[in-house]
Amino acid sequence: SAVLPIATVGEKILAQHAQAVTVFDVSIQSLADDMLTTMLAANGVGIAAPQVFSSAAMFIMASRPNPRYPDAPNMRPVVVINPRILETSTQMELAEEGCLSIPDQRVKIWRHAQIKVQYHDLNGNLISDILVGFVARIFQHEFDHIQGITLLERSN
Ligand SMILES: O=C(NO)N[C@@H](Cc1ccccc1)C(=O)O
Ligand SMILES: [Zn+2]
Repeated sequence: SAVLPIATVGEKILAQHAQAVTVFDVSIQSLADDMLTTMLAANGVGIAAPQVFSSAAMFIMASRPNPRYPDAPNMRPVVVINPRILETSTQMELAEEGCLSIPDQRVKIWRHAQIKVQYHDLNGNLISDILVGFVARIFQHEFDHIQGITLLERSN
């Protein structure tokens, strides 16, 4: 697996809508592997394909305590393909977020406290889940990237 270059804000790929994944083959598996390696090298807790110059509707959520987020909950990395947000709570939470494409910045962002999501896993299986707290926040942040939205368009 490789550490890939990360697009920084201003790169047009970050403003594009990513394309749905239709073939669950070795190329998507190796992209997911490289995204995880790239995210870990940057002490990230999530990363979306457009950030590594691939306009695919795919991201990784991998919260764990690290120097950038010492209080982050521990979870096994999850590969999310063709994400959908089916339901959102009215309750919102405000917290600071960073973005690997906007180095050395933290922005306070309102996010839904709880979301019902649906996505495909690397084998093409359809997964439904309900997310809360920091993991729900990461999902919403990465989902924005798939729509070509970054923190700068959301900051209050
Ligand atoms: O830039 C990304 N992902 O796109 N990575 C962010 C993910 C993130 C999302 C929400 C709250 C905190 C952190 C990071 O700092 O690891
Ligand atoms: Zn980001």
